Amino acid sequence: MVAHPECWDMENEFREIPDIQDFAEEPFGVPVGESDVDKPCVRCRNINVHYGSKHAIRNVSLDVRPREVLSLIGPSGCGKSTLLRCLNRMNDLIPGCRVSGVVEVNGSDIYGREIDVVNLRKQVGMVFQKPNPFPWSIYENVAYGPRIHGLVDSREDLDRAVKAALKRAGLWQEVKRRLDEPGTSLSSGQQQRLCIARALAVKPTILLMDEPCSALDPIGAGKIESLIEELRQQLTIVTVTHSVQQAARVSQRTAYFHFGRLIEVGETDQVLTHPRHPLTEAYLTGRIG
Ligand SMILES: Nc1ncnc2c1ncn2[C@@H]1O[C@H](COP(=O)(O)OP(=O)(O)OP(=O)(O)O)[C@@H](O)[C@H]1O
Repeated sequence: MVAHPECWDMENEFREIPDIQDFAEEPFGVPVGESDVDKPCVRCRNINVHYGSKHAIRNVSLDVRPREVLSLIGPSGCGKSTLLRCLNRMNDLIPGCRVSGVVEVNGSDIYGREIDVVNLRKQVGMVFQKPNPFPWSIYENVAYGPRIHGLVDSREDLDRAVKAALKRAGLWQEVKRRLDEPGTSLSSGQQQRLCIARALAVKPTILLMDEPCSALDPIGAGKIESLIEELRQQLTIVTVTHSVQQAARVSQRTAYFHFGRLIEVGETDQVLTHPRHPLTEAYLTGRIG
């Protein structure tokens, strides 16, 4: 055990920082994220995720407020992406992955028997680290969702839906004269905005973003960050990031994870500048990488 610095003398249980490895297997009492969120649009309770014998998420409870950006941060392998995938059942697609606990989205238990997973993923869209446009035209990438979900009645409706989604993703001006060109002909940053347009085209209420900027250059990343800020006017966004600076720029609240546990969650300013838990402090100061 390491002596606890005086500045942490906030609560008795935090007076000492155990060796980081002690946290790997031992349960310990940490504040969970169910505290002060009134009418959350996502409510997770006691989530556990196993990949075979690997216990990747440990008893996580976390709420997400409507129209906030919530950043999930923490060291590599702490379970950020795994937790994100719980929110639209993308983990269902991974062989050997078992999820237990409750996840409610807009009041519905998404692991309930009657849930239509295709409809759930329409409501809770996802954008991945590496832009992954379909091998089709720019237009067809965006048109696919509204078409398969039956959201449009005519070609004119579809054209309007495609244009609206590309505008919301901040891409319309750049692609309006090249809608028939392959999505893959765009730059990486544009491809990522195309993937965002594809997700937006089916009118989700929640967007999950798994390190959406990490494959992009600073200009492309900056555009995605600005877009996140704009989209928050209408959507809830949960994003995974390795960049504390990005969490500070884009999110209202931040959750810090460690070895599959939620260590603390709160207003981004508070978590990043006055963390309550020594592990969060250790991560932010580079003692855990
Ligand atoms: N498909 C899988 N099969 C087996 N184990 C997995 C799988 N996906 C993730 N894991 C394990 O689960 C744990 C959490 O992984 P996860 O990718 O969620 O963490 P992360 O915090 O998002 O990591 P990173 O920041 O490196 O992307 C890790 O130990 C990882 O090795």
